[in-house]
Amino acid sequence: MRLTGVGRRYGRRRPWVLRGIGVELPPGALVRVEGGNGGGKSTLLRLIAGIDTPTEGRITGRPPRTAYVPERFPAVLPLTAAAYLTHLGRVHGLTGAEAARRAADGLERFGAARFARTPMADLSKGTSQKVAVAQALLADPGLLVLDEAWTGLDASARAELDRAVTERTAAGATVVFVDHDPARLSGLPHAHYRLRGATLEAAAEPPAPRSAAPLRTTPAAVPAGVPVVPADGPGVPLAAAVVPAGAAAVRIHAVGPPGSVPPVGALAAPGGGIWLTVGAGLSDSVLRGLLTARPSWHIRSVEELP
Ligand SMILES: Nc1ncnc2c1ncn2[C@@H]1O[C@H](COP(=O)(O)OP(=O)(O)OP(=O)(O)O)[C@@H](O)[C@H]1O
Repeated sequence: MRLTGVGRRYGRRRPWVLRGIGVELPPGALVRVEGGNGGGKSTLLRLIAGIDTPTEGRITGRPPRTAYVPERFPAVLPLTAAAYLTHLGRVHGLTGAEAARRAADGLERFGAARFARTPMADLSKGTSQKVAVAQALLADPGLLVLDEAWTGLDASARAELDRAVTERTAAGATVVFVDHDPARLSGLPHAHYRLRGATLEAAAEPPAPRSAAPLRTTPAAVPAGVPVVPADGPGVPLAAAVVPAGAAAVRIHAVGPPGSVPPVGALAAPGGGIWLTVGAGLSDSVLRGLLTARPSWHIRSVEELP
């Protein structure tokens, strides 16, 4: 999935909340978005999820099954939690029996089984958030967008949502999230972006010490391996690379042409350019991708990581 020149403003005379956003969100990628209060994080996530449309620019390649969890889930529906989830399962194309089974499993998974017959409008904020998360996972989404989705969940439901994110990325889904806790999912390999002045930039600093090399990963966190794909547009040499568990890795320091879009998974390098950490077996094709992009990237260094 790709965002190209995406901008959003809420009215012709209103300021641009987002402008010139270009980013590639490949299958299997976990992407964190940060920014100041009112910086446009929710706006960006709604655009990515497809529940809002850009004022300018375009979004292409969105996976057909998209799920979105907002921070506050509107629970004013005349249905019980189980009936609501079953209904949504049917909307996603599941049979009635399968939808009911998945609804029950989802409520169980997030510790809300005892509220299956409770009307949605009577649920506490925490329980309705559990229903929101269960609905997002009902139909194995190829794109999962989580806007502070952990807020209001108890510790075990938060941990379950972390596990669900790992499962979805391992299955090849793209997961994009915002969370106020800088340690959220920091143990998983992820791309990290920051909204600054309506534009999106690769974040210079990882959100927590454990993610200092965010594309290296613990065995449990390893997605099958996101392929490195060559550019199909100017200035986008690669989509992403993930280092398989235990594999030797190489860190490439590269500087892109003006206006180029950093590959997902790249970190801003101190002093300019990007750092891209890839499995040693992929480094040749990654370097080829950078060097053959038009205009090409400048390679400053290639370093084997211990
Ligand atoms: N539907 C809307 N209509 C008009 N303005 C909006 C709308 N949604 C957001 N905005 C404005 O867009 C700007 C960005 O809001 P947004 O909620 O996307 O930021 P955010 O980074 O998610 O904020 P926060 O950190 O407070 O959650 C704000 O100035 C907000 O007032």
